[in-house]
Amino acid sequence: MRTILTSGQIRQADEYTITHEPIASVDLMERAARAFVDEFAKRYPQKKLTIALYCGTGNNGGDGLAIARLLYERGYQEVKVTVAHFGSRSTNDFDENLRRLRSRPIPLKEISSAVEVGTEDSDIIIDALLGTGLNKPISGDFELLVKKLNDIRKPVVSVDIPTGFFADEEIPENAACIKSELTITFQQPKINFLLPESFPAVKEWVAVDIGLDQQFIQQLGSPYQYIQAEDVKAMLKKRERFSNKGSYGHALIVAGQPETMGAALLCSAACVHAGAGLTTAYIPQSGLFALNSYMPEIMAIVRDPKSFTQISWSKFSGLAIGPGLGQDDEALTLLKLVTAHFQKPMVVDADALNVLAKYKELWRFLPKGSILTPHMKEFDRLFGEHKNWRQRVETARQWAQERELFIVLKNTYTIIATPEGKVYFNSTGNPAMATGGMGDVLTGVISALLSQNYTPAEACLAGVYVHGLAGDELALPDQRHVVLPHKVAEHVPVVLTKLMA
Ligand SMILES: NC(=O)C1=CN([C@@H]2O[C@H](COP(=O)(O)OP(=O)(O)OC[C@H]3O[C@@H](n4cnc5c(N)ncnc54)[C@H](O)[C@@H]3O)[C@@H](O)[C@H]2O)[C@H](O)CC1
Ligand SMILES: [K+]
Repeated sequence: MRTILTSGQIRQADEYTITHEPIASVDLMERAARAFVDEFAKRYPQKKLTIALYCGTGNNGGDGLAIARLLYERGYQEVKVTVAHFGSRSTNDFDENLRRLRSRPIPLKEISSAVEVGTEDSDIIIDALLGTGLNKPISGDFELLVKKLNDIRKPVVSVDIPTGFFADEEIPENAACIKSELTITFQQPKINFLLPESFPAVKEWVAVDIGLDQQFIQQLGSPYQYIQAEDVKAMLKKRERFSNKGSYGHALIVAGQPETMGAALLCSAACVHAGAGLTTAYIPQSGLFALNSYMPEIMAIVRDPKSFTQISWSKFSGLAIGPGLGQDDEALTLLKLVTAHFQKPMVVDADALNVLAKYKELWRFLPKGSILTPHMKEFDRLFGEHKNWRQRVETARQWAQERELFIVLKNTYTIIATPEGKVYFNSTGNPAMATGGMGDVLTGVISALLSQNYTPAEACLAGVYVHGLAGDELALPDQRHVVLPHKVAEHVPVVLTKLMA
């Protein structure tokens, strides 16, 4: 896991590293600037580029000055620097880097008002005006300068954070900020980079390591974590040589209506592909023909009222309810039936979540450790309207803790809130996956893992990661065209094989 800290915690880690490594703060700044330049040079190898750096007078500006010097040393000779003296006192490391810069033949302009900035004809702009020190929305000269830089419509690469962008707090409405093409951020992504409101300020980000003390970072106990391949690799269990289908559990998928049978098929098929020993779909009679011809590996129980009393619930080791289920009386009956008889953690998705939103008294019957997998609209139906995703993250965190459930809020970086109060952001997945049926596949994958005896935490974390990775591998290079959900389901074994290699 990569721990995600708030700006305040980053500052603490910064200070701890300076004292305990030990390293002079100006040398840490040099290390950060070098990491930035390494990444910049990979992305923009053309040494003839004309580059305009805009620096504030805090440490973000200090980074900018060091970056200008290091770029020049790397052979980027067309670098020029503008320093904005807009009121705040300069930091010592800024002063030291200004002194170092002055000894190089790099054009330097110091301004005290945004009006002094004329037209900008450089190929690329590097934004080092403000970073994590931001404490209120920018106004006055900063706002005017940011507007001017955005209006130039040249690619902007931001140092650490786009100027004016709030890294981890709720972003105030209409707060002005730089719209960056790329943000090269230090050590870890900032929380808001992982939420939709970061667009268009953060079109793309990359985190570069600056060697802050890892032990100290862990000990800060941040609830926010970013899921990496190694985490999932450590969870996955290989099939044993002398195992049989009984070793991998039996999943029951309660899903589908005559008009939405596809959801039941996709979910059940994904469950088969993700390795459940047996998968049974609990569907209406009208879906039987489709099910048997779509995938003969899936078994069925026909969903007539007689069946309600005949199911032997204890033989199932995993269960999902919701995809394409509808929200009529039958759906309510089924949710009541399932929560009354199935005592293990289950996956609650789609229409079952909408039923749950209408009949709040059912909450208390959900087995502890169950997994709710809402998309944004289902989430708001369950928990009320939210103005932004930052609020949703906190709501998910509180509810998951209070109700001892897992909440998987689907998004580009799917958010998983746990009963322990942790919030994980998934690092796989892409816009090509934004299409109907993709959530049904995710539910199938998670239920398959539950039925194979993975813990609910493992099922959520590995399930979202594997599902997203399958989508990443199948997407066309620009990730802007659709990937079909059934193909994602079929690709799950390939991804699992690679992760277990
Ligand atoms: N550990 C790391 O990640 C490292 C980060 N570095 C860089 O340092 C900046 C943070 O620097 P800091 O001096 O704390 O703040 P800023 O440069 O972002 O801001 C300067 C100053 O501006 C004032 N300010 C805040 N909000 C506003 C506003 N709305 N309008 C005007 N002025 C404002 C406030 O007083 C700030 O103190 C981090 O982003 C990295 O780039 C280190 O170089 C290496 C280690
Ligand atoms: K910046």
